[in-house]
Parts: sequence; C-alpha cells; structure tokens
Amino acid sequence: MITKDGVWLAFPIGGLRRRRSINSMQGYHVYMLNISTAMFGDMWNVGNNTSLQVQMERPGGALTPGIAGISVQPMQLLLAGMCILFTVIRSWRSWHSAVLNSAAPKGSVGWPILGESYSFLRSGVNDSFDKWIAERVQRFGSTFKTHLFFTPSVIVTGPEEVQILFDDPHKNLGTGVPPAMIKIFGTSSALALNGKEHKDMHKLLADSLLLSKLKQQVSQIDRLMLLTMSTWDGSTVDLLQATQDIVLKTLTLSFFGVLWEDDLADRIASLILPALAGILSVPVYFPGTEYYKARNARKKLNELLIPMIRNMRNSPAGSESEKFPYQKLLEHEMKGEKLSDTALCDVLVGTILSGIHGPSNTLCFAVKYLNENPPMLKKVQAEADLLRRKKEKSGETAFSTSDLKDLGYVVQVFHEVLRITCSTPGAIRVANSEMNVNGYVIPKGWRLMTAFAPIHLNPEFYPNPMRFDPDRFQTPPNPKKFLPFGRGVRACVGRELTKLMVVMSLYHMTTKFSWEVVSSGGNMVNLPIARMTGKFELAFKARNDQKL
Ligand code: HEM
Repeated sequence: MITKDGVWLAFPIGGLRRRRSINSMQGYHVYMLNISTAMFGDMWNVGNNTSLQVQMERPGGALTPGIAGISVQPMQLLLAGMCILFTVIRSWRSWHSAVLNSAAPKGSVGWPILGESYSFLRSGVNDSFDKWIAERVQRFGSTFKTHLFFTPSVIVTGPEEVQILFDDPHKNLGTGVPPAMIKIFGTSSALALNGKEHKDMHKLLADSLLLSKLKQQVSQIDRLMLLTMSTWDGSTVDLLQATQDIVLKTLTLSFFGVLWEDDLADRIASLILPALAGILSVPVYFPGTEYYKARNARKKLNELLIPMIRNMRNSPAGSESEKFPYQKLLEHEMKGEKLSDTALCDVLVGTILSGIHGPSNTLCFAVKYLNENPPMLKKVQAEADLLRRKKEKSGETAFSTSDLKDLGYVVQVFHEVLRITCSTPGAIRVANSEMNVNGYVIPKGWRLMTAFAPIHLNPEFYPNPMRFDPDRFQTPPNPKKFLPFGRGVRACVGRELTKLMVVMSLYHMTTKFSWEVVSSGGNMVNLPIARMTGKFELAFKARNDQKL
C-alpha cells in the first residue's frame, strides 16, 4: 500500500489462526511494515480496522490498478518502487553489517532484510514473548544481537546491562519511540525529548506527579470513582472501558484541574481516545485508518487545549502547594525560554496518552487473577473491610494517600500483577555513538533494547515465576529485579499515581460489590503492552451492608 508516510506491506501473523481479539482484522492478526521509512515500531498490530482497502483517486481521472488491488498512479508506483529499492538496499546493508560484526554480541539476525521481525511480533501476539527471549538467552547469553524492523538491535537481559540502558552513564542513548508515534505524542512530550531537555522535563513531571504533591486531587479522584461505580449495581460492566474512563478523567484532573462534571473533560476524552487507538494501530496516514483518525484527533486536541493553556498563562497561580502540574509547566524554561503553547500541549497530552493503558489494564488483570484465586480475593476483601470500618469509626469518608499503608496486601497484589504480566514488556533506546556493553561494541545507530520478562520471570529471583503469588512482595520489591516502570533517567513518571488508582479501585470494588465474570477477557497479548484481547465483563451486585 502506498501512503503519504511511505510504502507498506501487510502480512498476517499467527498462521492465519482465527482469534477472538480486539486487535484482529476480520479475525486475523495483521501487521504492516512501512518499508520506506524502515523505522522500528512503525510496525504495529492493526487496531479495530475492519478494512485496510484504500483507493487513491487521481484528480479528475480514472483509477489505475495498483499493488494488491489498490489503485495508484504510475508516478506513485515509480516512487514506491524507488523507496522499496532504497529500503531493501539499506536494510540489506544493515543486515549484512550485523552478520559480519564480530565485535557485537552473538545472536541470530534471521532472514536477509526482514531479520527476526516476524517471529518477534508473532511471539507478542501468542503470549510467548518471554519464550522468544529465553530461547535466545539460552543460545547466545544474556546480551545478544538480532535484527528487527530493518535495524540491527542488541537485546540486554542481565541486571547489570539493563542498568546501563536505564542509567545511560555515557549520555549517548536517545529515545527509541518510533517517529510515527511521536507525531501523536508530540515532539515536545517527555517520550520524544533527549539530553538535557529531557532530563529537565522528566524531573519536572516526576516531581509534580508525586502523591505528596497530588494530595488535593486524591479526594476528587475518590469522588470520581465512587460516582462512576454508583451506576454499576445490577449492571454488566466492561471493566477495561469503565476504568479507562476513570483513569482518563483522573489524569485530566491531575494535570489541568478539569473536573469531570465539566463537559470539557468529555470533550478531551472524545479526542484522547481516538489518539490513543492510533498509537496501537498501524501508522498508515491515509483517510479512514485508525492512525489517520488519531493524527486528526491530535490536531483537534491542540485546537481545544492551546486556548486553554493561553488562559492559564494569564490566570494567577495559587500558592506553591496548590499548583497543578500545568501551572509548574507554564513556568518551565527550556534553553532559557518559556515553553511555547504548542510544546506545553505536547507535554500534557503526551503524558496523559502514556498513562491511560497501564493502570486500566493492570486493574483488569488484578481482578482476573483474584477471581482465579478465591482465597486471595477473600484476603483483599478482609483487608479492605477492615480499613472501611476503621474509617467509618473515625468519621473519615474519603480515601486518602495514608490509607495505602492499611492496604498492604492489596499493594502486594498490585506488585505481583505488574511482575507476572510484564505490563510494559521492555524499553528501547538508540545508540547515538558507538558504545561498549558487557565487553561488546554496539555501533552507532543500533538499537539497544531490554525486556523485563527475563528478570520478572526468572526463577532465581522469583521461585515458581508463573504462579500468581502476592506474598512474594511481603517485603518491598528489589528495584533491580522489579522493573515494571523502568528505572533511571526515563523511568515512568506516573508510577505513584498508578498505584493509587489501582489500589483505590480494588478497595472500592471489594468493599462495595460482589461480582461474577460474564466474559473472561480472551487471550493475553504482550506487545506493545500486556492486555487482554477480548472483553472483560463483570456483573456487579452491591453488597447488602453497603449503600452506594
Ligand atoms: C501500569 C502503569 C504503567 C506502566 C507499567 C508504565 C510503564 C512505563 C515504563 C516502563 C516507562 C519507561 C520506558 C523507558 O524506559 O523507555 C514509562 C515511561 C513513562 N510513563 Fe509510564 N507506566 C504506567 C503508567 C503511567 C501513567 C499513569 C502515566 C501518566 C501520569 C505515565 C507516564 C509516563 C511518561 C510520561 C513516561 C516517559 C518518561 C520519560 O521519558 O521521561 N505512565 N512508563
């Protein structure tokens, strides 16, 4: 397929097996390769597209038959041909250099040009990403080379090497987020920045999202959750959708101070969700595709939020402790200048987009694992009830951050879910200059990647690793062996907020309801984030001793 963003090839994954999946196209998993931009991550699982058939209409003219039944003009075909040739040559050369490079770690670079991309992606769909990694670790050691999405890559799995990726001691690692995604996150979002600009922005975001700084928003988040849950009694609820809504409104509230009662929250949601869908879709910038809709939604978000940001600049901020994160961002300077309105919009939207999937999927997996382990669910209920009674006695109603201390077992469940699902499968960087890892030379331009599975599912660190066992975390996790939020200079800025949202949701769900599973969520996929492929629906019933 020829699009504004390049030339694309489509191919099905999973041996054309039919799967019940939100990420299927007519029942099959389909992946697209942008062979002209040849960037890692320009390849994604197709989202909810029902059809990828496109037509390119020649202005005022008839349509010319093209590749795979798609109509294109001869000039476009010629350009496409040149792009393909260029990409093939480039990929062949990078693949060949990876084969010959004896200073790089051992490994398999797979097929000429395509490398190991197909088996890598297939493992993500088949919930066997950990096995894909484990096989190679066994053959080549904890640091191995591969060739993915037209780029030579080195995957590091040992704790020491992973640390190099996270700490970037020589300051030569750049963001690995693919350009097509950066167009949605925004070029000034934390995920897209590098060097000092990134360091400053990261610190600012991380500081403003600490729970200690979000105290005034916690009671609002609590009210929002209760309001949403008050409609659940007697209904069947799509848990992912419901929690995504709560998370989205929480993030909007935490950043902008926008209350969910305000219809602005709904307007923001109606644009953020398509933008998010685009991040998980194939980046084909062509009318009708998820990616195209996402880019449009992103433009509209700018139109909606930039005037708001301008107003904020003119409104006086409260005291230091009352400031919302955006007020601190307004004062933030980069290269001696205040951030532009567009850059601010990128930072806010980029952070909200980064934060929607993780907490909602983690909550769904937590409920799923607890359902499968009734004694653990009972333990969670007992702990939550104890806290509820304590709060009733003291006349305190709203949830507060100090309540987390009384929910130790629920926090253990939260940690165990993050470990066993490997919520985010890993992290990616680009070597901006030649570097040395574990005695191997990684050339400039190669990707350095890590996967969390070899650490989170390592029996030496976690005996019987595939067993869901929250008691492993009776003592707090060892930060070198527990990496769901990454570490170091690019560590997740939303980890405390995630913990609050997931633990608070479990508290309210268990103290107020009993439930039965109506649909079980289907299979699990690992890439680009761990999630269920089907609907996870629960029928809720209010507990007799509770009024909603
Ligand atoms: C279960 C929930 C979450 C998980 C597992 C998760 C995981 C991660 C990981 C592994 C990274 C680091 C990636 C790397 O090293 O390249 C990251 C970065 C990031 N996360 Fe999260 N995250 C979660 C929730 C959130 C939330 C709620 C927010 C928003 C408030 C958020 C915002 C971000 C941002 C902005 C970055 C980029 C930080 C930077 O590059 O400086 N995340 N996340």
